[in-house]
Amino acid sequence: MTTAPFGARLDDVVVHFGTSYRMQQNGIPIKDDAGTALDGATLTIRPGAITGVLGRNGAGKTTMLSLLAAFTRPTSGTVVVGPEGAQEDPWENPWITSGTQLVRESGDLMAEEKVATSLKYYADMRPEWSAETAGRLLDLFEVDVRKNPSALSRGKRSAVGATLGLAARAPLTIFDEVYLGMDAPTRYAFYDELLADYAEHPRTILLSSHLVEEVERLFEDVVVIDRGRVLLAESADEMRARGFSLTGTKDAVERIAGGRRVLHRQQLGTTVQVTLEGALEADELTAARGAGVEVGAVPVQDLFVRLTGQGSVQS
Ligand SMILES: Nc1ncnc2c1ncn2[C@@H]1O[C@H](COP(=O)(O)OP(=O)(O)OP(=O)(O)O)[C@@H](O)[C@H]1O
Repeated sequence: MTTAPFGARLDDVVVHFGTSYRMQQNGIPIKDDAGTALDGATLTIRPGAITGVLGRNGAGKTTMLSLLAAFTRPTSGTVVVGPEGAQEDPWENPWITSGTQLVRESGDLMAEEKVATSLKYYADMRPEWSAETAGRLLDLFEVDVRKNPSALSRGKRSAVGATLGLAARAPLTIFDEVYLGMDAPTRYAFYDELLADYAEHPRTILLSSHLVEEVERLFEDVVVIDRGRVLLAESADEMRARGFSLTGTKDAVERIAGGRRVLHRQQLGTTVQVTLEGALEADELTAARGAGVEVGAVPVQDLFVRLTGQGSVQS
């Protein structure tokens, strides 16, 4: 990679899509506030890391990712993208946009052209394009590039998107729910390819997904967006340290859990597993070991559900 990985920064960003109207059952439209996609979002994206972008439906993920790729402009606030020390507003900024590859579920292919033609367009546009990677991944995903996108299945279109995202080797690569339609073997092949290519060609990768359990192993950093605001932005390790799990007999687990908030609980026979908020003190850890209670890491999925669930307390 000849260009340094891009980072990004959003400061107090608001995106309004104007007033929207919703039809009530009685046929009378009412004003809806659903037109605000981002509502004061502030965030730093670390260059040269893989960042997971999580959030519930309608949280504002796609809007945020579109801002970084200059597909959308903020209503207010500032967005800058670029290598460290040289970040600029990406809007109508060819230097920044030529280094930013956004891949959306649709695959962003030309509808009336063969897939091969769309790929040629990206190859010409992306200075770091790897024809070898593109060819290999298209073979791996068994995509017939002589077809128009409409003749491909949804999963194959997503696979083309994944291919162009990786082959572009852009200093900022954004995958917005690109897995949709892919079957499990294809998704796992994509994750493996992403990690291997990232290890060889470090760059900044943003990945939004609802399949938190599947993708959490890829993330170094995590951003959680909730109702248009940034709920948390930290390393994946910091997020995992927000909780822990205990597995053992009911009495011992409950004793060690104390009054901590339970994120998740399951019981199998006499064995109980609970996921709890917070961390154990050294003496509690010793007590847990002494009582035969296993202390484990907490799945990011459980933390995510807890943080963004209905009635959750925003920190
Ligand atoms: N072009 C648009 N016009 C009007 N409202 C929009 C537009 N794009 C997004 N919104 C609204 O902005 C909010 C955030 O949408 P966005 O697509 O960014 O969420 P998301 O987190 O990507 O959701 P999902 O996980 O469901 O894809 C939603 O309420 C959505 O309806």
